[in-house]
Amino acid sequence: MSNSIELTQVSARHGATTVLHGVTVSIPAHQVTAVTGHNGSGKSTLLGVLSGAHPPASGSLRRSHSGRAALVVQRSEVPDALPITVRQAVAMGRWAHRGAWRRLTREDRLIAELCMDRLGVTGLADRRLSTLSGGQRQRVLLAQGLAQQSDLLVLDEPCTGLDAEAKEQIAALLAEESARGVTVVHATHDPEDAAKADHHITLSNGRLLIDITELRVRWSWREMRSPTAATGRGCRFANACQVPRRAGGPGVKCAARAAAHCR
Ligand SMILES: Nc1ncnc2c1ncn2[C@@H]1O[C@H](COP(=O)(O)OP(=O)(O)OP(=O)(O)O)[C@@H](O)[C@H]1O
Repeated sequence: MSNSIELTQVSARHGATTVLHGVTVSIPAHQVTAVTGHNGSGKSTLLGVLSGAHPPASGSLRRSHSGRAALVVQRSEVPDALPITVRQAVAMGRWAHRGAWRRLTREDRLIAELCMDRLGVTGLADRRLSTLSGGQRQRVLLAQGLAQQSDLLVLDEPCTGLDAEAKEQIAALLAEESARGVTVVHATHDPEDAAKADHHITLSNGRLLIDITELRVRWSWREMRSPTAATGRGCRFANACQVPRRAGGPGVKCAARAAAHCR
């Protein structure tokens, strides 16, 4: 298994605050990687680093993919009042190839139509982006990400606000993309979404807590024994408990103990 991106001891900051601390992780090429962790654990920042949008403050980053990553950000970060139609929004994905506001070719428009079709938003093509529901807009942003035809697709919580059927469709679509040779990384709060990925990493307070690529489980027992109720989020290890049990191998023993910790 080759790696698309290798991070070694990477730290990242927002202003003066360091929010990622010495993260060392390999993102496997042509596979789907899920990034989990509680709110504020650093998922979006890590996605920014992986996509090249957020330069690391220290550490090294090696990429083997070509071209620019397609980064699809959270729904809430898209201006509500952007006065463009769905078709225009998806076609903007082609700017990655043509340049912003440049005239698009027939091929660009065809690719945009195909991406709208894949995300089931063709019927919304002439609607203003600002008039869509949250889930519809989420699909449009995904279509825009696909239209970039990058070999690295980085998605920040792509299933937030989607119903169960739509989540299944997105998971299938991400699997299709990885089968086509695209490296996919997505952040999620949903353990079921994470379990569908080929590779699963979990962040805690800006540090890598768990990496299921090689069935390595990296958490400190001291941290495990700390009172989870104090976080106010239920069990911090909920994701960790599920993945190693499913994955089998060396993680199982740890996972069983983590599961006991959750009960
Ligand atoms: N633009 C910013 N300026 C200052 N601090 C920021 C900024 N963006 C994020 N942070 C801080 O960085 C830390 C990590 O944030 P990040 O958005 O990466 O976490 P996250 O795991 O994606 O969270 P969530 O699940 O809530 O989306 C948090 O403490 C957050 O407050």
